[in-house]
Amino acid sequence: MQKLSNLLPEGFHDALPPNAEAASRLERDVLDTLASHGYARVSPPLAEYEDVLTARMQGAAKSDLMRFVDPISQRTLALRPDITMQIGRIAATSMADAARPLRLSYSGQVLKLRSGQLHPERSRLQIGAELIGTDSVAAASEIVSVAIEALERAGVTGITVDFTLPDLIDILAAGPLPLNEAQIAEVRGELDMKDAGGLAAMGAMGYLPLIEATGPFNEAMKRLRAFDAENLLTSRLDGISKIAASIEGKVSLTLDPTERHGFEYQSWLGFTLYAEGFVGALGRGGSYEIADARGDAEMAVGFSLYPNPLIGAGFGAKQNDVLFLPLGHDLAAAKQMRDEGWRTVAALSNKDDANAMGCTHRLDNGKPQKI
Ligand SMILES: N[C@@H](Cc1c[nH]c[nH+]1)C(=O)O
Repeated sequence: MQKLSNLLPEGFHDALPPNAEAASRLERDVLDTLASHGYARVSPPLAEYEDVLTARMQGAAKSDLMRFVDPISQRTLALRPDITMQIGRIAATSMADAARPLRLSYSGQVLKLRSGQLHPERSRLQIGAELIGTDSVAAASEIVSVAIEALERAGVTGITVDFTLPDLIDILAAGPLPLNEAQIAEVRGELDMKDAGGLAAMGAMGYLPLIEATGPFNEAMKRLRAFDAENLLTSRLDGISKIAASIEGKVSLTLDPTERHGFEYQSWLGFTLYAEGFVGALGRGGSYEIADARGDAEMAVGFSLYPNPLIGAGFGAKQNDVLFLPLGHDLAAAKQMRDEGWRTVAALSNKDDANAMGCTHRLDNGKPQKI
């Protein structure tokens, strides 16, 4: 017989019991929280035309996509790396006439071209909410607090919100600290590594204070305001301070002005969600623009959670009693037990072993008896 390979590609895993069920319980808890705040569920497809997927959001790079040619249309399709981009398309097309602000939620698998060090998974569950039509401080505050509530509802504690300014370097480079395109990329790289020596070596000393303006929110914000002598960033910093004030005391707050997210479409506001006990981020969000058919832009703000690490840590798990139904059991009694919420496992032959099947009880004379 031919030897069959059962290996999955690197970064892909099957969800097995009990994790697969824990994942859907977690997903339901998060989606219920979003629905309770008026976010209506949409469900875009797994793959779509590559150029359509990236067209409406600047910075949604084609190089980050897993692509293939569709034998039917002969066009290049991409597997979605992010559902936010698809929500942008929906908002600009089929829901262009829906009243604004438009609140949408989603949940589904996304596919990353590369796995990260902290996140080896390439296929991940992404659950999120997008508020379309405004990126006001009120809208952003709602999004940040709904994200926190969703994590809390899933049982997460010790949450930290790390604020970032995604377009900061572009603004500085176009103004007081001029850089060309290539230098922008280089400065971003040095800032990512918090490499003061690297910045100095390339003559970008002006950017050095940004490395210092990182850490606990209030102190870092003070340093960032001091750095912004020309008040170029005042409206952004005021906005972020107000959002931070709206959740102060509920979670820990930090500021990392130069932190970059995977997707470069975010504008004045970005945030990353961390929680005690987890190394990588549990979610991210921020403000962004969606281009409509006429090329006008619509503002939006949203967040995405990546709950996979939570599932691995046992969140969403629930220990259920399982009732073994011996051969020839009372069918009506068994149905009655299921109606009451029991899980039953019916014997198919007299060889079936209740213990091996993970059963905790046995149906005996129409009543569950502990095994
Ligand atoms: N989709 C983004 C987060 C986001 C949602 N809305 C705006 N930003 C991400 O996964 O990083």
